Formats: sequence, C-alpha cells, structure tokens
Amino acid sequence: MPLRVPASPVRSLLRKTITAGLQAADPFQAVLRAVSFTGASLRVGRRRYDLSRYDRVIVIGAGKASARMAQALESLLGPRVDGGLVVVKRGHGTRTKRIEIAETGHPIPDRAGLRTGRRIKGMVEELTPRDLVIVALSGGASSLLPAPPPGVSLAEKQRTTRLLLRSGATIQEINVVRKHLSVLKGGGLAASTNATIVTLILSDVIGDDLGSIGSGPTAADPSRFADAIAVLRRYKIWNRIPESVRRHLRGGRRGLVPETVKPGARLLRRVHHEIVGNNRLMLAAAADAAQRAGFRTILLSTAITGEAQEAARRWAALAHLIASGNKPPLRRPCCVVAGGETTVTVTGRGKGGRAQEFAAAAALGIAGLPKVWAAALGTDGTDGPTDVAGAVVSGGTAAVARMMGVDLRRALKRHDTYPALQALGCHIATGPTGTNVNDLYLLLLP
Ligand SMILES: Nc1ncnc2c1ncn2[C@@H]1O[C@H](COP(=O)(O)OP(=O)(O)O)[C@@H](O)[C@H]1O
Ligand SMILES: O=C(O)[C@@H](CO)OP(=O)(O)O
Repeated sequence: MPLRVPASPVRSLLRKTITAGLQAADPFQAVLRAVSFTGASLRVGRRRYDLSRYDRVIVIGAGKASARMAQALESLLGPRVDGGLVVVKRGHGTRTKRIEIAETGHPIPDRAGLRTGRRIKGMVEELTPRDLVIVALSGGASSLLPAPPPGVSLAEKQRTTRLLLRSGATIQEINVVRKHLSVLKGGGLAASTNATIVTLILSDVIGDDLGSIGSGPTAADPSRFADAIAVLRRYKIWNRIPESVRRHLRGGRRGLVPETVKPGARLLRRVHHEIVGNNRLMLAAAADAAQRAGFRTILLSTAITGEAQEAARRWAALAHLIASGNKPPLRRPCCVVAGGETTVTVTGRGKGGRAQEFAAAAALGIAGLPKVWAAALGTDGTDGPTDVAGAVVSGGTAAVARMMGVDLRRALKRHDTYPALQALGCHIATGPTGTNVNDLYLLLLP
C-alpha cells in the first residue's frame, strides 16, 4: 500500500521523514547491513562463523518483520540454508524459497501459532552442536509463537494476554509474565536445542533489552515467577486471570516448575545476539530527511513512554514553547523527532491505538497554535488493532472537530479515537510495512 498522508502544508515533509525512517528500518536492509557471507565465512556483526564446520544451517524466526529478515538471509546464503520456519503476523508474509513462512495471530495468540510453536520446538530439538540455527527475531514474537506450559490451555493464555495488553503494563512487565507462561520464551528456545545459535534482532523494545524483545526466546531472563505474579497484582488482574495460570505461577514460585534461563547459564555460551535495527536508527534517518528538507531538526528522545495522552500533553507543551517565539529552543522552520512507545490503559470497547490516542490528545494540547502539526505513527503500519499507522493533527484540528460535532475529549475518554480521526481526515496509512521498530513522533513547525 502506498503511504497515505492527509493534504496539508506539511504533507511533503511528513512523506519524506516517514519514508526515510521506514526505509532505514527495513528488515531486509537491516540484515544486509549486519550480515555478510563470503566463501564459507558468515559474518554477523563482529563475529564470524565458518559454515564448513556446520552440518546444517537452519533459519527459525518469529515476529512481524521476520519474513523479510528471512528473505535477506536466503538472498545472502542461497542454498547454504537447509531450511527453516519463520512465523509472522497474518498478512505480513512474503515469498521465500527454502524457509517456510507461517502466519499466525497477533496480538492475541491463536491455534495456528500453537501448532507452529510445536513444530519449531520439534525442529530445533533434533539438532546437534554441529548445526547452526539463525534466529530472525522481531517484535510480535511473544504472541505469534505461543507455547503454553503443561496445564495451561491456549484459551487461558489468550485471556491472560488480553487482560495484560489492556492493563497499562509496560512491554517489559507484560513479557515478564509471558516468559513465565511459555516453554519457548525466556531462553526456552535456546534450551530446547544443542545447536549453535545466532539471533538477529530487529528491536521494538526501547533500550533493546534482549530478554524483552519477543520475550527473549534465546536470551537470559533475570525475572522470576514471583515477579510475574507481582506484575499481575500491580495491574489488578491477578484475580481475573484463569485459575490454571495462577496455579502455574504459584507452583513456579514454590520451585515446582523450572525457572526461565538465568543470566550466566552454561547453555547461553553457544548463543549470540546481534541487534540489526531499532528505533534509534529509524529516527536518525527520519531526522536526517527533515534536515535535508531545510528544517532545523532535533532528535529529542528515543524513549517517549507512559500513557499516550500524558506523553501527548508533554509534546504539546514543547510545541507551545517553540511556537511562543520567546527564546525558543528551536526556531522555525523546525522539526522535532522522537521515538519510543507509549501505553494505553484501555477501558471500554472503543477503536484506536497508541499513536491515534497520542494524536487526538495532541490536537487538544496544541489547539489554537497557528501552523503547528503533530504526528504519531507505529512503524509496523497497524496502530493498535486498526488498519492505519497513526495520525497527524494541527493547531486547527480541535476547532474543525468542534465545527463537525466530533468530540475529541469523549473519544479519548472512551479510547475510541479511530472514528474521530477518520471523520477529521487525520489518518496516516502505510499498510503493513513489514517492519516494527516502535513509534515515530513528529512536531512540525514550518
Ligand atoms: N481502543 C484503543 N485505543 C487506544 N489504544 C488501544 C486501543 N486498543 C488497543 N490499544 C493499544 O494497542 C496496543 C496493541 O496494539 P499494537 O499496535 O498491535 O501493539 P504492538 O505494536 O506493541 O504490537 C495495546 O497495548 C493497547 O495499548
Ligand atoms: O513480541 C513481543 O513481545 C513484543 C515486544 O517485542 O512485541 P509486540 O508488542 O509487537 O507484540
């Protein structure tokens, strides 16, 4: 799908920055930057693998961007890839030759995911130390590759996931729970095989914590069962999750269920990780494009977090500061670029996403400021469970909303920002981008 940005004086700048950012986050290019293959030598970052010493080279993967990562590995390694299986979100698949692509459910795991999880576990279990597994990991893996422990059904895991996603917990906290409800996460994939592992990661977690991205299937996990219980209590969902899940977690805390793989574990000596792309790289490219378009540009932060509406209020405060013209931190024409990932504590049955919630709140925050635009979008192209990437609003959006009878405050209260922003013509659509490196936030003062 081509990039769709509403008409406005900043349309061209938006197109340039978004396109540059998405290109820099392209999983195919990201893999090619980090990996090369000459003779029998596979270079991954600073590490080299002599492939003549391995019997089989298998590509396993999970995440929204993992099909494109697999494609890049195929193009590099050609027939040296003996096969593999990579799981992506429905609609995010691409054509591959040797590596099978499976499409499963996200953000709620489904039956296809369960089947694929079992197949992947079976595939790696039979490998030996003379085999090499290349793991193509990106955000979304937690849901795409469910592997509930004995005693917990898929339906029970689905319910727990639903509650967690709406609870306002951070992705790190959510994944502390998911790691303790999975036999493949929290290092479980690495523990399931004797093969050598190199994991290529397109990160969608701020700070690139290896244990959090896709719940770290090949990474150490310092968190414990007690931490998982604490997260569920903190967000007041302990009493709402299924009894089987509580039983499993309590049993784990008492030492009746094996813990996730802990830092320093011996098995991790045959595992290496390489971050091939992340939010920062995407932001740098977007900022560069704005600069080249003649805007004074700063990359303000890679860690916009917290409730989306609050983050939007801070964003609006910055807009006021710059627009005031009174010793502004940046003079027009200027562009502020930031990244990160906010959270939304969802109540009710509204339709929206983090970026749309941010944009709608920003519209109220910058109301009345002339020639100021704020945009927010998820780089995967689907903001929350919707078909748009995000939205762009201006200092005039709130007035237009009033005129049209669109109640932005009410939309925010009900977390129902999609219909409001749609009516106002503010949506930015990219279609599924094939990548996933968190969100992009822009403040534009031409
Ligand atoms: N109606 C809504 N309004 C705002 N945000 C929502 C709504 N429904 C879900 N979300 C947010 O969408 C997130 C999941 O959507 P998604 O963009 O797929 O996340 P991710 O990119 O992390 O996988 C949830 O964490 C939740 O905060
Ligand atoms: O897979 C996951 O655990 C997370 C983080 O990597 O991704 P997403 O929020 O896209 O599901």
